[in-house]
Amino acid sequence: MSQTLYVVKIGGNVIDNPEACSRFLKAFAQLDAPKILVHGGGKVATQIAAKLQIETQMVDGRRITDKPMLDVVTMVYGGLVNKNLVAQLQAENCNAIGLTGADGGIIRSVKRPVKTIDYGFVGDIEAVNGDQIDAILSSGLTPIIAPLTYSAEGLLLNTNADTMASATAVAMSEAFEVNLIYCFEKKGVLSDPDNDDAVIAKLVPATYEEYKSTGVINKGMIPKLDNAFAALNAGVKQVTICHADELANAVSGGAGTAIVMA
Ligand SMILES: Nc1ncnc2c1ncn2[C@@H]1O[C@H](COP(=O)(O)OP(=O)(O)O)[C@@H](O)[C@H]1O
Ligand SMILES: CC(=O)N[C@@H](CCC(=O)OP(=O)(O)O)C(=O)O
Repeated sequence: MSQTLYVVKIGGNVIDNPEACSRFLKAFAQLDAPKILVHGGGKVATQIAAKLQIETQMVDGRRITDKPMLDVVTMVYGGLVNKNLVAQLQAENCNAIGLTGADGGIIRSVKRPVKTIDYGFVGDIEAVNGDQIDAILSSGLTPIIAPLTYSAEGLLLNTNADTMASATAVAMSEAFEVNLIYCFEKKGVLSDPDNDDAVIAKLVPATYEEYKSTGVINKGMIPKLDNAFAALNAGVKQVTICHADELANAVSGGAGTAIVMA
C-alpha cells in the first residue's frame, strides 16, 4: 500500500479571519504525513481591489480577471496571503515553501476561451507536474500553493483554488493514497442552510443532485462538490468537506461531510 498524502484546501473566509486561520495552521502543521496546502483568498482580493477602486465581478463563482484585477490577485494570492501562511507555518515547525502554479512549472493551464463570457486572465488547468511536486515533498518541504497558474505562452492566470486542490490531488494519486480535505467556515455540507449543525455525514451523487435541484446546495458549494466528485472518480482515496477547526478529526473521517460514490 502506498503512503498517505494530505492535500488540504483552505478557503478565503478562514484566511480573512486571523484567529481562525492561526488555529487551522497549527492543526495543519501537526498532520503527521507528507502534505500540501492549497489556499484561496478571494475575500482578501475583493477587499484590496475595492481599496484600489477596482470593482469585483464574479460569474458562476469565478472572478472576471482583467489586467488590473490580475495584478491585484497576483499580489494578494502570490504575495500577501501565500507568504504570510508560509511564515506562520515556519513558526509551527512546518518547513513550508510558497509556490504558485508557475513555480517549478507545477500547474499549467490554458486561458479560458471566450464563449458568452470573457473571464479574462482565468486559467483552466491542463497539467499538474506530480513528479516535480513529489521531488519538493521528498526534500522535506511542504508546498503551500497559491491559486495562480501559468500558460504555455507565459501568462500568469487566476485559477479557482478548489479546482487546483482537486487537480493536485488527482495528479498525486499516482504515487500516494491521497486524502483530500476542503476546509471552510461551516461544519460540512448542510442539509438545511439555516441550521449550521445539519451536517450531511455522507454525500452520494444522487443526494447531491437532489439537494442541488431543490436549492439546498447552492452557490460556491456546487463547484466545490463538482471538484470533490471529480477527484474521487479520478483515483483520490478520500474526500472530506469540513470546518477549518476540525481538520484533525476530519482526516480520519471523524468530522465533516464524507464525499462518497455509494
Ligand atoms: N448546503 C450547503 N452547505 C454548506 N454550505 C453551502 C451550502 N450551499 C451553499 N453553501 C455555501 O457555500 C459556501 C462555500 O463555498 P465557497 O465560498 O466557494 O468556499 P470557500 O470559502 O472554501 O472558497 C459557504 O460559505 C456557503 O455559503
Ligand atoms: C478564477 C477565480 O475565480 N479564482 C479565484 C481564486 C481564489 C479562490 O478560489 O479563493 P477562495 O477559495 O477563497 O474562493 C478568485 O479570484 O476568487
